[in-house]
Amino acid sequence: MDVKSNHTAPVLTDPAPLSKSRLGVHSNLFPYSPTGAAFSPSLFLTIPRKKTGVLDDVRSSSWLDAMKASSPPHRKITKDVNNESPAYDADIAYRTWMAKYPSALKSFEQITNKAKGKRIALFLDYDGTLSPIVDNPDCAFMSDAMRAAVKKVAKYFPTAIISGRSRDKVYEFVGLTELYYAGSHGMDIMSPVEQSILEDHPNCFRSSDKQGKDVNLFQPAREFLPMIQEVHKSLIENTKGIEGAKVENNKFCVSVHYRNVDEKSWNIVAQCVEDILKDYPRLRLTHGRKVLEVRPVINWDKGKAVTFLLESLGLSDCHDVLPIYVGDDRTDEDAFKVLRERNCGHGILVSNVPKETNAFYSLRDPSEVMEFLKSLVIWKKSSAL
Ligand SMILES: O=P(O)(O)OC[C@H]1O[C@H](O[C@H]2O[C@H](CO)[C@@H](O)[C@H](O)[C@H]2O)[C@H](O)[C@@H](O)[C@@H]1O
Repeated sequence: MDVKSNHTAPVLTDPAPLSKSRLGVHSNLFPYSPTGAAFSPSLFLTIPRKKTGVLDDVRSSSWLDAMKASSPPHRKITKDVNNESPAYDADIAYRTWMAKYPSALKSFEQITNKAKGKRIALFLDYDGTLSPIVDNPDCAFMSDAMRAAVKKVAKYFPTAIISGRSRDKVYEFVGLTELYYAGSHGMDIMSPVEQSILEDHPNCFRSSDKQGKDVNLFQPAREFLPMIQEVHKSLIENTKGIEGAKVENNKFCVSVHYRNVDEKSWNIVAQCVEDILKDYPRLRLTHGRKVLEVRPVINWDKGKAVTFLLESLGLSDCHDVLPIYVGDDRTDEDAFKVLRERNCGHGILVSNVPKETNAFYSLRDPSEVMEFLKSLVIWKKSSAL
C-alpha cells in the first residue's frame, strides 16, 4: 500500500503486486488453460496486458514497498488538539475519509431502510474482522462475545464466513455449525444440498460436514491441490532459515507470513518466494496484511464466492435480498466490488485508517463489527413485533 495525498486526506492504496518477473509469470502463459482439467472457461484468469508487455496491475513501486505498506500501522485515535502533531493530521484524514465511507453504526438506519421487505444475507471475513490481527496466525482466536454475536445474527439471517484460511481452520476458530463456510479465498465452498442448482457443475461434488450431514462442496481449484502441496513443502524448506517467517497451508493457497521477520530480511522472504514461483507459472502471488499469498491462476475470488453462495442459497434476487459483506483486507475488495457493480447490497470495510475501497461504509475494528451484528439482531427483533 502506498499513501496517496488527496488534499488533506492521505489514503492507503493496495500494495503493488510483485513485478512480472517477480511473479514468475511468463507472457505466453495467459490465458492459462490447464490440459484435461474440468474447468469452466470462465474460470481462466486473463490478466490484461499493456502493449509494453507489462501487466496492467503492476504498478511502479517495488515489491518491498508493497510489503512495507501491506498492513496499516496500529494507531490510537487521539484527542490531542495540538494541530501540529502527526496524530492530529491522521485524525483529520480519517474523519475526511469517513465522510465518504461513513460508519455503518452511525448509518445503521440508512442501511436497514434499504433492507425493509428484504432478507439480509450476511458475509463475514474472519481475520481482522471477527478476530483482531495478532502476531501468531495460529492464535487468532475470536472472543466468546464475538462468537455469541455471530451465532445470534445467524439465527435471523443466512450468514457465511469467507476467509483466506483453509475452510477447516476457519471452522475450527469459529466453531458454529449454523453458518456457511468458504475457505481459501472462496476456492473451497461448502453449501447445503437442498438448493442444489449447481449440482451438475464440474467442480461441485457431494460430501458430508462435521456432523455427517450431506453438503455440496465447490472447489474450482481442485486440480491444483498437488501443486499447492508441493509449493507449500518447498516454501517451508526454503524459509526455514529466516527468523520469524511462517508458512501456512490454506489448502488451495499458501500464506507466507513476514509479520515477525525483521524488516531488514523482508527482501530475503520475497526472494525465496520468487525463486520458487519461477517454476510455477500456474500460480500467482497476492498481498495481504504482512503476508504473501500464493494461489492458483484461476478467475475465482471472494467476489465470485459471494455470487456463488447467493445463487446456491437461492438468494440471488436483488429485489428480495440485501447482501452485506464485512471485511478488512485487500481480498475482500473483490466482494465489495461485486456488490457495488450489482448495485445491490452493502460492502463494509473494517479499517481505522483511510484506505481506497469499493465498500460503501466502514467500521473501525472487530469490536465495532460485533456492535453492528448485535444491532442487526435488535433491529430484526423489533421489526418483527
Ligand atoms: O480472509 P481472512 O480471513 O482475513 O484471512 C486472510 C489471512 O489472514 C491470516 O493472516 C492475517 O491474520 C493473522 C492473525 O491475526 C496475522 O498474524 C497475519 O499477519 C495476517 O496476514 C491468515 O493467517 C492467512 O493465512 C490468511 O490468508
